[in-house]
Amino acid sequence: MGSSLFIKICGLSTARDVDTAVVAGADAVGFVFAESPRRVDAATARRLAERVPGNVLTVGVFRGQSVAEVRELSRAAGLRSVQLHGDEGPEYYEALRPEGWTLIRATSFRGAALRCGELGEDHLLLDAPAPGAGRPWDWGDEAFVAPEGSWLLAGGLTPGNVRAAVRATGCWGVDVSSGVEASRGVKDPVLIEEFITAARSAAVRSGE
Ligand SMILES: O=C(O)c1ccccc1NCC(=O)[C@H](O)[C@H](O)COP(=O)(O)O
Repeated sequence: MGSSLFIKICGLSTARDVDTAVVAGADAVGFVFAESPRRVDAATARRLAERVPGNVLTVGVFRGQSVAEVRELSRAAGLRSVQLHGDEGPEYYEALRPEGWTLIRATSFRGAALRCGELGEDHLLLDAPAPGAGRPWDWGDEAFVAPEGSWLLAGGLTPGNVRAAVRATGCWGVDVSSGVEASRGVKDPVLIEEFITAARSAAVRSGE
């Protein structure tokens, strides 16, 4: 992972788009198991995850699903990470910890400072209140307090705004879905490449 920006491309459902993201330099690819037009089944996610080299994280995305369901689907798909969009408490993270997966807690900024790891997660993802809708939120507002630790910015990012967003927030990583789509649920390989190039060009995080 090194010291460069961590880039995750989410909501993938075809081999073409997985390959595009990997070749373009994504650090993580996401498969949605939550209710969504991007939802894939475990067999599809496994087939796609098998194309991904070991240095790229394969992430299952869930919302409001039980620990048992998260476990079953992620094991069946052979994933290495789970991203949880519900209001799960620390016991949820504790229950998943023995699986050895990288745990990502997805939430939205509600005015109070957040700290990565406070519920037992490895990374924190700050998203819009409606995940996967392509809507940006007020990360540039002076009321926003960036979390401590390894946190990813998500919500309405595009090839056109990601560079400014990274520089404004000093985030550790970025996550995108709608901003690299030609239409809802259908990825555009050119936009995936453009997004990764633009995000990499931001490249300046505090401390570097
Ligand atoms: O993609 C969905 O439809 C979805 C549904 C339920 C929970 C999470 C979902 N997606 C998560 C993501 O794709 C990203 O974490 C993030 O929300 C980026 O979305 P976007 O604003 O579309 O770039």
